[in-house]
Amino acid sequence: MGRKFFVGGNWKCNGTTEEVKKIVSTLNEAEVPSGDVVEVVVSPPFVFLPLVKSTLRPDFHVSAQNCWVKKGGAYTGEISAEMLVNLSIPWVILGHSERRLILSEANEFVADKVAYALAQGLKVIACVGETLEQRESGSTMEVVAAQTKAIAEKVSKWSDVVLAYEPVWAIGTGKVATPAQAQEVHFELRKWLKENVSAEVAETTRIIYGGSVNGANCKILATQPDVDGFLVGGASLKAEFVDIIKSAT
Ligand SMILES: O=C(COP(=O)(O)O)NO
Repeated sequence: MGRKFFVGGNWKCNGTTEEVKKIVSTLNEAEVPSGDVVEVVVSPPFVFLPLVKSTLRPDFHVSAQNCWVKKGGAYTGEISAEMLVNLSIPWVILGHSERRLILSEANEFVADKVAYALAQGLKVIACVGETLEQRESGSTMEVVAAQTKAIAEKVSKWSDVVLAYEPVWAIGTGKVATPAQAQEVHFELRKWLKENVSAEVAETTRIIYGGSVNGANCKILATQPDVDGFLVGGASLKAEFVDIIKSAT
């Protein structure tokens, strides 16, 4: 299979300078598998990017949680992809469900953000996922495929993309997807990539799971053949994030 395990930590809108320093210190002291086994990317709020970038261990990497859809300018409050490049921040999370639902980021808008970020040389964690209503109505794959299609049509460099399946009903709820639920969607996503992009992209693209992952449930999820890692929210702010990193096989 050969896909390097990927563990992302999405800190969301959390932290103070002291709390961030404590998290970084815990991560810097952790004994974890080598960078040949697992790729670790932590994503603090924008205001802490320079602090984390300058103090985090060199085998871990830093991501922004979003960036603007085009070159910077008169877009009050936005952060441009160019600014992230200028700060040597290599990764950006795009299309998180909290931005899709709270800030009404549509599939095409997310896809345009992915295109622009890749064009600036950033690597992208692109998020997809269905709501509880969509799952209960049986439209999970229809929704996730549409989100993925919009992104796929704009991807110029698949080797710089990690796809994150994050069922909205599992985010922040403690209701983690079962291994079978995660594997089913990841399998279908990889099948979609094979049928609509290429066999090579399907085989090499990491598809990671997010939604109430913690130190206890990560191991069984990590054994699923099409689960290539995690995008962790709440637990990434705690010492158990190290246990999740260790679940890399
Ligand atoms: O949104 C998430 C997952 O959050 P939780 O782990 O807190 O469910 N990742 O981006």
